[in-house]
Amino acid sequence: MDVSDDFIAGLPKAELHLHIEGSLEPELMFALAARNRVEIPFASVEEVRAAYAFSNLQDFLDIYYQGANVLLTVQDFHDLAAAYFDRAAADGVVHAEIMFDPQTHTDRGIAFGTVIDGLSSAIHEAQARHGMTVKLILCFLRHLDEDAAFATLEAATPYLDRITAVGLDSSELGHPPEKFARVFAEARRLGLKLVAHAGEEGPPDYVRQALDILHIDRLDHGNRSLEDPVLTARLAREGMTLTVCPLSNLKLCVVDDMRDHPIDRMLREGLRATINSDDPAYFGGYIGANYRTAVDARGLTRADCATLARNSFLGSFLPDEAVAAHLAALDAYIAA
Ligand SMILES: Nc1ncnc2[nH]cnc12
Ligand SMILES: [Zn+2]
Repeated sequence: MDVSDDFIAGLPKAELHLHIEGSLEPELMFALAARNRVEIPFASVEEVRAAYAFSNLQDFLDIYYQGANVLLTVQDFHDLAAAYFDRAAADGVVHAEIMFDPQTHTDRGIAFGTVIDGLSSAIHEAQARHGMTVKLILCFLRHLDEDAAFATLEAATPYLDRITAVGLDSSELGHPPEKFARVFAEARRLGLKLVAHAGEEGPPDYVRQALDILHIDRLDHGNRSLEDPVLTARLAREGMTLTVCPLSNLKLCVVDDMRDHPIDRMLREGLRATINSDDPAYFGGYIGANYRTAVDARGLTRADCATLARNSFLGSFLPDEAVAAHLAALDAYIAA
């Protein structure tokens, strides 16, 4: 049976790898620039989109951090997140665990509370409007030092009841997980879950460090783990969830062609892989488009899509009862 767009959109799924700053569409960037009287180096939405041609992660990050300059107020962060939740709901997302980069904002003089209050009000709205549940992941920027990460964790202290996990993102090469060993240990002591980007551009050894030194609960990307059969077998054996992002991988040249994407190989190797959108405004599509491209390029079946959706709930930080309820709804959808 073919895998239609309607089947993909109706498939109940969780999104586990989404940077909220990466959901800033050019139209909203322009609207916020005008509202806040912030200069941006683009004359039109078309010019912004034309600038989204990247040859690696750093190329993208330079433009992504610049885009975030238009975000100033509680309302801005609310509007950003509300737009994402509406799009995610239309793509069948019933639960989202979204990342935010506080240092991108606090380093510009925006208070931590401004960021999290705006996100929180959009989260409450998404729960009411879409019945969606949402968890927040605070990411440390790995190109900055560990002291800066500690200062960010300190700034987050009054808001820890709203934060589920910490993560590690930004420029991977040259910034191995071990650089953040102490701050991850402290986050664990505070009761937070731990995730980290590893094996996107970095070597398998960075994935090993994320496992053995950071003690992560979930691995973001992880593509380059496949270069090491021992590591791959270990990830499968330990049931580690990988948050894979096909359109991101193409746009950032982690794969040269979508036809070379390893998503089906990951499933065959027994990895608990999931499909996610990473930075959808920059990479050409939300989670539904990521499923679509994986299906088209790699011939995934409806059963594969169901496995990926199942993995998204199993890899979430939801309590067991909520996971069981989502899996039952997924089974009912597949059986219908
Ligand atoms: N794909 C990615 N890798 C690392 N840091 C990021 N920040 C936003 N998107 C990212
Ligand atoms: Zn990411």
